[in-house]
Amino acid sequence: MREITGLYTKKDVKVAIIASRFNSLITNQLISGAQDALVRHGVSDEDITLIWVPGAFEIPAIAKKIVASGAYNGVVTLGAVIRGETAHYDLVINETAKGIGQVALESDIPVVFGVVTTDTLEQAQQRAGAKAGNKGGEVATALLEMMSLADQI
Ligand SMILES: Nc1c(NC[C@H](O)[C@H](O)[C@H](O)CO)[nH]c(=O)[nH]c1=O
Ligand SMILES: CC(=O)[C@@H](O)COP(=O)(O)O
Repeated sequence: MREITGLYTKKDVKVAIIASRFNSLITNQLISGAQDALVRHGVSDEDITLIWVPGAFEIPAIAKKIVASGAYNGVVTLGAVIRGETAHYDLVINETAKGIGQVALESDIPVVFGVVTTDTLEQAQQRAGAKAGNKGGEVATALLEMMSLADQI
């Protein structure tokens, strides 16, 4: 049996990180995690571009433009949507996930999903570098694996 797995080391690749300013206390931590993982796996820091959007809802539209620009080899999307008192949370996460998923499916380059969706700020903090790891680092590693797979298939 021949197995195809993603090699984690990638050089000479340009990565766009799209991050939302909303809940920036969390998204700044996710960015650090993603940047750290990319650099540790061989991506040059100057080949990483950070693009800020107002909130998670705006991520898909910018991701679509980034992919269309042809200037990047992969896109990391980062955000933090924390439940409030109304149904707003569900609307924001549904549209964000659907939109990023659609861009990913239509894209020739990998687009990964790093939007943390939690009931509380504490849960978000735990997933942004505290006891539940750093979702930014996890999805950046997934991006590298997907890039490597795409090269082999
Ligand atoms: N409540 C959260 C939002 N809401 C803002 C929207 O994402 C959007 O920017 C606004 O509706 C304008 O279109 N965004 C987050 O990223 N996180 C939230 O918890
Ligand atoms: C996740 C959200 O959209 C949230 O910030 C909105 O809070 P609320 O439902 O209390 O208006």
